[in-house]
Amino acid sequence: MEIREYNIKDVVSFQKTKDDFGGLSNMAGGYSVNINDVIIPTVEHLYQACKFPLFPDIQEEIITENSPITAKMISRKYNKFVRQDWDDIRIKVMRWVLSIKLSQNWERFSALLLSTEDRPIVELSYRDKIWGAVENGDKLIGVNALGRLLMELRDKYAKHGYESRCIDPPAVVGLMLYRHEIGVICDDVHKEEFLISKEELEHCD
Ligand SMILES: Nc1nc(O)c(N)c(N[C@@H]2O[C@H](COP(=O)(O)O)[C@@H](O)[C@H]2O)n1
Repeated sequence: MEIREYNIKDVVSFQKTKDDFGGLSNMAGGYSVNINDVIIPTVEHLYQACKFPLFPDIQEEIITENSPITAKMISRKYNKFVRQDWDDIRIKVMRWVLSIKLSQNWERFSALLLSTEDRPIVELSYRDKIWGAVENGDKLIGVNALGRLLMELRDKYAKHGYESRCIDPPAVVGLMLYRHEIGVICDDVHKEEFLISKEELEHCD
């Protein structure tokens, strides 16, 4: 993804979770998710845990930590155990993580995304020019990968009221939580329906 430049006055930016648009941050509380019956406090915890598919103990240390920023620091501590292909797959994983956040917190998160109207969404950062963008005079400069993925969600789903209740896993090998592969993730009602139709399909073979 290439670097972009935004005019500060045009954008919706967020940095701290207490900001007006702080709910857009992966660290925002109140948007917990459920993956294979494991309740995960924020999608930052989920994203960080995905770095360690072969290390359930590290995943547990991350997921059971209350603070998302500390969860991220725990992940840093285990840098040498991060899956080797992480840099190649992290955008796909982040897109999936955000889709899960929207699917499982539809009312609140779609309303927040829609409240940004058609403005560029930018994660304001002091130094991270990949996930966010950095202030430079009246501009914000960076790849702003997180903001761009949020705009994608807003424009593809929230704007059309397209509430997706089952989310496919990203196309990456070995996405695991606590030794179990992460497959399609549905909310409780749709999980039943999904499992029944999957079973029916299997019997057709
Ligand atoms: N703590 C923090 N400070 C910043 O300045 C940031 N831009 C972020 N960004 C978030 O960190 C997550 C990515 O973590 P990795 O560096 O890939 O481990 C992601 O949620 C960003 O939004 N965090």
